[in-house]
Amino acid sequence: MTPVLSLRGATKRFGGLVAVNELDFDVAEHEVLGLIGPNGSGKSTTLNLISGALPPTAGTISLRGSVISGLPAQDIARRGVARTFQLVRLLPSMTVLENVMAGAVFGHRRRWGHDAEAQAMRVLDLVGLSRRAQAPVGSLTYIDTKRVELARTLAGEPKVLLLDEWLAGLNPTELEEGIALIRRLRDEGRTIILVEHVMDAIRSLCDRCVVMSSGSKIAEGETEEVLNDPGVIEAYLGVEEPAHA
Ligand SMILES: Nc1ncnc2c1ncn2[C@@H]1O[C@H](COP(=O)(O)OP(=O)(O)OP(=O)(O)O)[C@@H](O)[C@H]1O
Repeated sequence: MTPVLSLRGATKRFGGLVAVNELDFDVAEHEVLGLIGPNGSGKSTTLNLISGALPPTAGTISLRGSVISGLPAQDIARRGVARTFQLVRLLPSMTVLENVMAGAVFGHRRRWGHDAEAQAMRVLDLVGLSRRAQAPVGSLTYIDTKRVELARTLAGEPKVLLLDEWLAGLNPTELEEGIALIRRLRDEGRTIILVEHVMDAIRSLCDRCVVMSSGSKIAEGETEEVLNDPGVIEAYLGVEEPAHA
């Protein structure tokens, strides 16, 4: 079966720095793929290549067999790739509902008027925020702004959802809620790439992982196997402060 998303030789250079180096991987339909690696290993840049925020220097990225690399970001979004950002990006002067409706209007499946509103209410219900629909975004707690951003991406009915450290900055209780929410999306059969440093989340949510280090893929496979790989452990430990320093 054709993968939903394929990267072949995807490369991004910033001057002399190779941030992403000839990266190959596939994401199957209904799969939750973890994209992990130490800080600076190229994960966010990879999401930027997939979403079209940055053009690759070399290589191709395909969505259901059609090449999307090189297309403008809005065209890639329209074809069904949606993402959240490390720093939440919402329209602060608008309500929760209006922000999420914007996702329905500009997403993969364009909806207008009542249809967009009904879709926005459906996804707000899914993320547990329907009671705050009329609240100004500026009045929300941090986790609720994250829920709004997630709802906005879901409102466009993406084929592939890219979550860039969506769980970062949550307290332990919020983290449990956040993991449960992503699990609900997984159980609905969504196709997700999860960039995440929270290993409990990776363990409990991801079928498979791709591990990056210094821009290159150093491991790929079933999550537990990959996390026990000595090369992966070394890549992570290599950037940590020595315990007895
Ligand atoms: N726009 C840019 N211009 C120049 N260098 C960049 C740019 N974006 C990223 N880089 C560099 O590319 C490398 C990979 O960065 P990237 O943000 O993709 O890593 P990451 O794995 O997402 O890190 P983190 O886990 O800290 O978010 C880093 O060395 C970074 O400094």
